[in-house]
Amino acid sequence: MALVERFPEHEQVIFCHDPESGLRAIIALHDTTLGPALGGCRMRPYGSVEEALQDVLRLAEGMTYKCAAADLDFGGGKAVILGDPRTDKSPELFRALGRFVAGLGGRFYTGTDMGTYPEDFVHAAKECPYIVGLPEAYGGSGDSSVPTAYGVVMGIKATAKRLWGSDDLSGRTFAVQGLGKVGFKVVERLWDEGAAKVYVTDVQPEALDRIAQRASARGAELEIVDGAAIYDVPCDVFVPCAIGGILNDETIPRLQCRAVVGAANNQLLEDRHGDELARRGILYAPDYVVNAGGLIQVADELYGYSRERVMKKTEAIYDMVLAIYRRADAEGLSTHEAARRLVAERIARRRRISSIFIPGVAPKWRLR
Ligand SMILES: NC(=O)C1=CN([C@@H]2O[C@H](COP(=O)(O)OP(=O)(O)OC[C@H]3O[C@@H](n4cnc5c(N)ncnc54)[C@H](O)[C@@H]3O)[C@@H](O)[C@H]2O)C=CC1
Ligand SMILES: O=C(O)CCC(=O)C(=O)O
Repeated sequence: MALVERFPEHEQVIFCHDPESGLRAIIALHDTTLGPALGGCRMRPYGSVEEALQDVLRLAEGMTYKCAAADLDFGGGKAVILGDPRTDKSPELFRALGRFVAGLGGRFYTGTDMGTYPEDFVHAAKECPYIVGLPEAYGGSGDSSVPTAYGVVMGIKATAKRLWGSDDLSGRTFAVQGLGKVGFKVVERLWDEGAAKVYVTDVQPEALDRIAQRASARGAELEIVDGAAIYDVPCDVFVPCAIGGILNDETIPRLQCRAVVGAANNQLLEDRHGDELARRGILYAPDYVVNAGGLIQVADELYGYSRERVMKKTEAIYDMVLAIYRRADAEGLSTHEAARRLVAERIARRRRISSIFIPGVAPKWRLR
């Protein structure tokens, strides 16, 4: 299929290559109706440029929905760097990325995602003013995974309320996939909420050691399971906090949970997998609704950061998730489809008011 047919809905896609630093990256801007695109930058050892392209296109689209669901004045965009975050990072690589982002003149703001940390973007920020989520010592709001993890737990509590009539998580069991910046914090919060047991998995042994140490320090119930076995664990809620596409034809029939609520972007391999979960009676909290905490934080930086405001807005994820469940029930839709309609309506409403003429904007050709 011709490349251009692969992103019929995206506004702009930029392939970035800097041989000096070794940077190979792709930036995708999906929709800027609500405002400039905002989305993190992922670093992964992609198997091919095709794979990276597929990822960034889906991630950028998800950001459009995430911004709309969180009622933020930003559009959807994302960047991916092709490389191994453990071996291929350098200051020059991130400076080169910063120059490509600067070249977009404010159409795209970026910061951390999977495989990248606030410290990486200190280098990018030397070349570019459109960087968010810098460490606090550099004037940023710091680790955005803190509100992300909080929002995920708000989504889990709303889901518990819907399923069991109470958002008390004590005595409940969870299976968490991925123990990185977000997953680790989610597990800690679940223990704080009284979780009976948390099953975990990660592809990095160090991540498993870290959580095992934390569990023994707290005297908390933890069981480490092997890679793909996480899909087979009987539990109340499955919490994906690693890669996307993990809800698919192979995994859904194996799930033994009542709900899926997690941080990972693009959990559904295809939209139809949202319907499949509904058909099997598994309640799915759309990923871009529950994982908006980090986005809410970095967006807030652009208005003069207030941590209190960020946590308050993130707490509202609870009400948003319940509103989506109500709409799904009322209209006989999957939760995925209910969320999609809600955000499409928000974007359409805003598109209409942006047709109002603003005199301050200079015409392209001088009027006589
Ligand atoms: N950091 C943030 O604030 C936000 C993150 N997200 C999404 O949440 C997910 C996790 O993000 P972070 O925690 O920031 O990433 P991270 O890079 O800090 O952690 C990801 C963890 O998942 C593990 N992992 C990778 N593949 C795996 C697999 N197949 N099975 C089990 N574990 C695996 C990695 O070893 C790592 O420990 C990503 O999908 C990201 O896009 C979404 C919104 C905001
Ligand atoms: O969390 C961030 O730092 C940026 C937001 C983002 O990229 C995301 O929500 O996926």
